[in-house]
This record gives sequence, structure tokens and C-alpha cells, in this order.
Amino acid sequence: MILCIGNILNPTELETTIAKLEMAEFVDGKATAGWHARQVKHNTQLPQGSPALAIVRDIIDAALQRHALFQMAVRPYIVRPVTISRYDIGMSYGTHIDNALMYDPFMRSDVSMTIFLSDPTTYEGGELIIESTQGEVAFKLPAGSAIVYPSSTLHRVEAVTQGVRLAAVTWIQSLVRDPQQREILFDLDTARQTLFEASGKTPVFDLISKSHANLLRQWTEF
Ligand SMILES: O=C(O)CCC(=O)C(=O)O
Ligand SMILES: [Fe+2]
Repeated sequence: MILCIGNILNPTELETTIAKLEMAEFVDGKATAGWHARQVKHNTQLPQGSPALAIVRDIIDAALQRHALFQMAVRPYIVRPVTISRYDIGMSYGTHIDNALMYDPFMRSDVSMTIFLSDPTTYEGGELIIESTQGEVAFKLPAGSAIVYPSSTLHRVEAVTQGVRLAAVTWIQSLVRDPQQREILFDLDTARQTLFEASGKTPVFDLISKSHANLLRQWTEF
């Protein structure tokens, strides 16, 4: 399931984040790419130890923890501290697959996430393109919004031709490894909440809640 989630960051958090990034120093992004992705990665990112990185990581970490839709759709077990990337004119990230295993913390990447930080009207290009069996889909979201997608997909970032694209990216090991199972749980959870809002705690709500809880029990791993 590919899901776009609006307003991961509120306007104040976004403003603070952008202000920190405007003053920060970025370095070549190749250092954190796998050996094959390195060949096509042409961007810059905040280095470890950057004071701005620590502040922005705290902001995003708190935002993800309180975001009910993110929690429901992704079922995070381990969320990697975000990487902050910057694409100036001419920069891009060619087609690649994200590393399956990551270290510090040691984890499996099940879900990849991009939080768009720049106002999309301020830069040209820079779409995140995700390949699927139905073809390619391009995403360029409002600042503060995020896309979550299975880490099992080939994807790329188109070259920026005007302006600057700032983004936060991270990877998540989910409690539910299989994307289809995650989607079933997400649908059931959404359905039962809608039902609850419409008619309260009815016997039908209880039955769906029971199935949801029992599937979660069957499919969760940690
Ligand atoms: O910036 C993006 O939207 C995605 C970047 C990416 O694919 C990566 O860092 O592995
Ligand atoms: Fe990637």
C-alpha cells in the first residue's frame, strides 16, 4: 500500500525545521547509500553530528509518535532517525532499491517514507517516482506531508531543475512485515472506527474489533 499522509508536521514545526535547514551545512549523500545506490545518488544531506539534524530529528520523531494515521497504516516497530536531504539544481537520485537490512539500529526496512519539506511551488522536478507493476507513479506532496510505501519497490527522485528540494527520509521495520496484511489491518481498523463514529459500540463493531485484534495477534512479529 502506498499512502500519502497530510500534515505530518504542523506549520510551526515546519517553519522551525526549514529555519534550521536554511542555516545548516550539507555534505555529499553518497556516504549513506548502499554500494549500488551510491552510483546513482546525487544529493546532499545533513552529516551526523549536525546540531540542526538533532533538532529536526526530535521534531519529526515526536510528530510521528502522535500521528494516529501514520501509526495505524505503518504499525512501526523500529523507526530510523530521519535523514535530511537537499537537492539543488541538477541533483537527483536514480532508480534504486533501499537496503533490506540497516544498522544502528539493526533493522529490516519494510516501509520507506519521505516527508516533503519544501513548498512544491518553489522547485521544479524532484518528484519521487515509484515503480509498480501498473507503471510508474510520481509524487510531489505539499510541505509537511509524507508518503509511505513498501521498501520492496524500485524508486527514484527526478532531477531538480529549479529551486531546492528539502526532504526527510526514513525507514521503518513494521510489526506487520507483509504489506498486504498491513493493508487488511488498516482497512479493518478504518472500517471499525467509521462504524463507531456512526453508531457507537454495536455488536457489529465488536465483531470487527475482534477480527482486527486477532489478525493483529497472528501477524505481529518482533
Ligand atoms: O527523497 C526521496 O523522496 C527518496 C530518497 C530515497 O529514495 C532514499 O533516500 O533512499
Ligand atoms: Fe530510496
